[in-house]
Amino acid sequence: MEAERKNVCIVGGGLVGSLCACFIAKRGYNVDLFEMRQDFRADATVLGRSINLALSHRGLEALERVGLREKVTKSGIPMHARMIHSLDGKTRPIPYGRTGQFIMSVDRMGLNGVLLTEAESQPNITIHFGHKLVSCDPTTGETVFSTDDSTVKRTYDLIVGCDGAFSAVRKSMMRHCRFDYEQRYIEHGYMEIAFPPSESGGHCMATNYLHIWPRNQFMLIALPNLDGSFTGTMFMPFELFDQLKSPEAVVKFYRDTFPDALELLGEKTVVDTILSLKALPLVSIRCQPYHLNDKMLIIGDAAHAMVPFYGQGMNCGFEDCIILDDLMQQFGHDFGKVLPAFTNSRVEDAHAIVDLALYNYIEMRQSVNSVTFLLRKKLDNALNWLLPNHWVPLYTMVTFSRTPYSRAITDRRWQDRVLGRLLCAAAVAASVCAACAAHRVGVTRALRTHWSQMAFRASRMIEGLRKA
Ligand SMILES: Cc1cc2nc3c(=O)[nH]c(=O)nc-3n(C[C@H](O)[C@H](O)[C@H](O)COP(=O)(O)OP(=O)(O)OC[C@H]3O[C@@H](n4cnc5c(N)ncnc54)[C@H](O)[C@@H]3O)c2cc1C
Ligand SMILES: COc1ccc2c(c1)CN(c1nc(C(=O)N(C)c3cc(Cl)c(F)cc3C(=O)O)c(Cl)s1)C2
Repeated sequence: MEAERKNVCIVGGGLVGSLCACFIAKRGYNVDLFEMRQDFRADATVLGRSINLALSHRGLEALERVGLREKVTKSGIPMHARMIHSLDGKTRPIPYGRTGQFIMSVDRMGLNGVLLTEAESQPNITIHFGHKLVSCDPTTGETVFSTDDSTVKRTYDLIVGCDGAFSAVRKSMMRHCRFDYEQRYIEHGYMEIAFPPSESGGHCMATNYLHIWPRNQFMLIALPNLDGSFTGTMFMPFELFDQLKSPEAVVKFYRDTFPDALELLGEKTVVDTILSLKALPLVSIRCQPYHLNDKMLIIGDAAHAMVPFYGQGMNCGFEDCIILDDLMQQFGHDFGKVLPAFTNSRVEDAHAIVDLALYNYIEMRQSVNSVTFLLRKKLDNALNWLLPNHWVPLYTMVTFSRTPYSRAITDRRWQDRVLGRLLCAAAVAASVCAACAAHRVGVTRALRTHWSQMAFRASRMIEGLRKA
């Protein structure tokens, strides 16, 4: 059957669904894109609330394929480095790589709007806002959508679930096959907080940076917006959010933990934000298969929702679209081949990045503060400078390449082994030197104790670094 005769249903007009519609339509299929929310593109309140995300290589490559890379990047802000904010108010930049290697801060609703408008402009795409999928049948391709005042039933040759972490399409798949599914809510919640522009209307902090306040149990990050503001995101245990119940408690917490951010935000913003908003949950989802028969597929967060501690959820979902497109190129209209091939080629890598993001959350919570975060990144960058083709930091493979996520992790495990041996050797050498120095110069007992303490501390610090 020719493409023109095949009808494809895409459930979810979020970031991945609206991009997927552009890919599928370019192949000639008739696309119906269903979104349960109303069209927010004209809604000033939605557009006014700037929530941003980090767009990197995988996502940029997908946008390139549908001719949207320039349109999206011209309304984004490049971030060339992280800016680490220490408790003493000092800031230190850590570049993402060589010059020219940067990630983009983009507005979430602005990006979604661009993708929906591009999809809408295609003659073979129809967008149905206010339509919520209530059921679908992976054998017949039948779908049932509910609107405010009616029910819409349609049958399709292919149903693509891009309906996010709590996907209705995935739920229907679970009832029709041996479906492996696990989800995990982490103990941290997140809350956005707006850094206003400075009096002059510019950015209140250095513009082209991803600002981070790493505090082990808590973390604040901030990405720049075009209007001179920053959107901050606080990550803290729910039990801590629950303790911040009075203006005094809120101000004290910020003064103790993020003093420089408090100056920029102002006490009123911090108090109003934390006392009026509710911290939101973060969930991690691993499941398989991603397809059923030749009728149904899930991509994006519907397939692999992840905690945001690698900035890869959207980038991974956008890369799903590239992989699906390549398989349609390879197998043509034979969805009976395309869909199983998608599961076979994507599950391992999607699970890898879901696990990596979770691991990074745990690592950052346990051992990352300004010092270790700084040292590990500088060590990574130094070894990359020394051995550019052999030592590619994990975040570089993840963020600045399309290296399969699973391969990036096996490479990292090798790096950890090498680094571990290097650092242990350095610790032993440091201790031996200290002992020899103490012995050779015949220093008094007090100094000898001091040296051995120094040696012990050096080895402990190096051990801590190895773990970081
Ligand atoms: C705090 C935070 C920070 C993040 N930062 C980054 C980052 O820096 N970089 C990055 O790459 N990713 C980031 N992410 C992840 C990113 O937001 C998600 O991976 C991405 O939004 C997934 O897109 P999606 O289209 O698959 O799902 P969603 O964005 O959830 O969209 C799903 C759409 O489906 C619709 N829908 C749901 N159910 C139905 C139904 N039954 N019928 C019809 N429509 C339905 C919803 O209304 C929605 O529009 C972050 C996430 C969080 C929480
Ligand atoms: C809008 O809300 C959010 C929330 C979290 C993130 C983002 C946007 C964007 N994020 C990115 N993370 C990386 C990364 O690889 N790592 C290891 C990092 C992980 C953390 Cl948690 C961090 F704070 C810095 C880095 C870093 O290296 O800069 C990028 Cl590269 S971009 C995380």
